[in-house]
Amino acid sequence: MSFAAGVGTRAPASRARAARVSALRGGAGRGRGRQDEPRGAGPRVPPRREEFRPRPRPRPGPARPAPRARPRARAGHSVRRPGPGCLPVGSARGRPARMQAPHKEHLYKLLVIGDLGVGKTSIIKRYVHQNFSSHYRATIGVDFALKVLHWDPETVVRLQLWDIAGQERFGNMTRVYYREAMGAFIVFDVTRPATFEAVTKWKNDLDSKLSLPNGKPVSVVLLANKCDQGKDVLINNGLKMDQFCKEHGFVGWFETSAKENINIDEASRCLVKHILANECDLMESIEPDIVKPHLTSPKIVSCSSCAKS
Ligand SMILES: Nc1nc2c(ncn2[C@@H]2O[C@H](COP(=O)(O)OP(=O)(O)OP(=O)(O)O)[C@@H](O)[C@H]2O)c(=O)[nH]1
Repeated sequence: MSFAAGVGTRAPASRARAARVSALRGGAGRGRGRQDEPRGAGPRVPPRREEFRPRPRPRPGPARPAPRARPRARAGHSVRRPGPGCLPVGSARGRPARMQAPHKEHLYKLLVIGDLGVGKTSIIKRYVHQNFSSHYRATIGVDFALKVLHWDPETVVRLQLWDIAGQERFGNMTRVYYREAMGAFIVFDVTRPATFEAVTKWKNDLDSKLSLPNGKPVSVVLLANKCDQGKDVLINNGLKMDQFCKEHGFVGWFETSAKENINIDEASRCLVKHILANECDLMESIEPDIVKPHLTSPKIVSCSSCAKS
């Protein structure tokens, strides 16, 4: 039996029987879907036969395109994307599309290195989470934190901070941890001269394993931490420290205290400023993919193997 036959129909005999029962009961038409019927005998309008019409099924059509993923930046790369309030041309509201300044995002991997217990984790904690603990727990391997800087109204800088355990000093793993970093802090403890002596070793290790795509060393800022301890004999001669930084290729140095929150923001701004400048240099050094006609002089070939042919 088809489904159509069973919907909205009832045998006339059973209907008459139901009406008789209803009349005998003197009922008020209780029952499902029967309240519009006149009570007792009388001319009856046959119930409308409802036709079963299957619902139109959605036709298989071309799959809707998946929503486009937002552009994401890899460490050391930047993306430009339109501002969030940017309306498309000819929007539903009929207003012309608003023009907004392009939004620039940078993601930089930064290393924080230095001897055991100099305060690397504490500096990151202070910078990212605004807290400090005097409890010491040695880092094992590497730890990460993310800091977002609203550099200017059009620029956001995301810093991926890699807190590398002091015990990793010159180990094989540092080569892996250093990969693709754009800058570094080298930290020493002003109360322990040995940690300052290790600074040059950390710097040499870094320079031997990491460089920018143009071959230049990455920017490094030197942090003389725990300056709240008052034992700044090592760095009370600022001129000597300036000289030291120049000789060893640091872009700057700061007396810091994770405990008292001294100079951590300033040191970071200094490092980011140098990284941004380096990135500008890198962009300029990349030749655009355009063939320039050299009408007068032959093309100078910079690749040594090509020059031989
Ligand atoms: N007084 C003072 N103590 C600090 C400061 N920064 C860190 N400390 C203390 O120094 C100890 C070591 O700090 P950490 O931040 O764990 O040092 P770390 O360099 O990360 O150590 P590793 O993970 O072993 O490499 C902790 O007890 C901190 O509380 C500071 O600025 N001033």
